[in-house]
Amino acid sequence: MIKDETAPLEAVVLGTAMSLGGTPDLAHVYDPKSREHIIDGTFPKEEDLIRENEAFKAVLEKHHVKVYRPETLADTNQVYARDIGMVIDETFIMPNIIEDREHEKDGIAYLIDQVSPEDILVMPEGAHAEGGDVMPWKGRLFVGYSEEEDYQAYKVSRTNRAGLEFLEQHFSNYEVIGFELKKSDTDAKANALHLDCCFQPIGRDQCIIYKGGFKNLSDYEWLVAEFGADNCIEITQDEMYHMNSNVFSISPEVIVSEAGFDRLNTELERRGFTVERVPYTEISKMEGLFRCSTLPLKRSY
Ligand SMILES: NC(=[NH2+])NCCC[C@H](N)C(=O)O
Repeated sequence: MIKDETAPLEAVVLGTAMSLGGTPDLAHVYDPKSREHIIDGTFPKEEDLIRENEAFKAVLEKHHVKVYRPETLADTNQVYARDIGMVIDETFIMPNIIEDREHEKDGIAYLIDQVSPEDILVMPEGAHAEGGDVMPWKGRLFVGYSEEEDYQAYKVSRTNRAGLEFLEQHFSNYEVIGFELKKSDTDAKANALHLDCCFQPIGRDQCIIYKGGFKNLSDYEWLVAEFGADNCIEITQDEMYHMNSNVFSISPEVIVSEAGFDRLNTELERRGFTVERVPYTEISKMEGLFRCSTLPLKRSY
């Protein structure tokens, strides 16, 4: 059961950096930050990614979370488990994701086999959504998406209107609210790859938000009004680039965050959160962080 972003976590799939397949060539890159690091010769090494990823696993286990791993596929980047599936209520949704990453789904097939068939929902052709864009929160379903023109134009546009409408049809118990995101295939500072790259609810009624990630100012303003300005931690463009909105909630009280996010971590502690600091800078080079690395299966209510 998953109804929100922060209830006490019981079970999760954590992506793996094993058998990454080395540095991709520019023809096979699908986000601007990886691209930047390939060009600069600073694309992360598998051993460093594994070290960071295992440190995250240790923190999850310290908090008694059952951690499942994808089956390791040869030469496949499986770090960001978030995007390849999603759980809403009791339903496991198998979405259509960017073609370059379709194959990653094979790694969690063994887990999906354990879900009873009536709880599996397969997205029809033409509807696209990735888990990083989808967030249930207090009876609402927040969805980052692109309208057709952007969806066709950018590789980093991953959720389309048909995906949004599919969720609307199947989760009529939620009010589905779509936010168009700002996209760039070449400039990571001008790109909100997924909704969780510019926004995430935390705690019971707070959020982290980056104004510039929203294509329409009115969406950002709506969220700030909804949460209340005092309950929003606003982050800068640089903080967005370093993925400050992509922390991960183990519970309403405990948040996993990057060891070097000084301003954010201090602010979270000031607000009463327990911050579990994990070094994750190498993983951030591929335009994802903690939330992106996880696919929550069960939170307790
Ligand atoms: N939920 C997320 N924000 N995931 C990040 C995925 C990053 C990955 N490089 C991609 O482009 O697909």
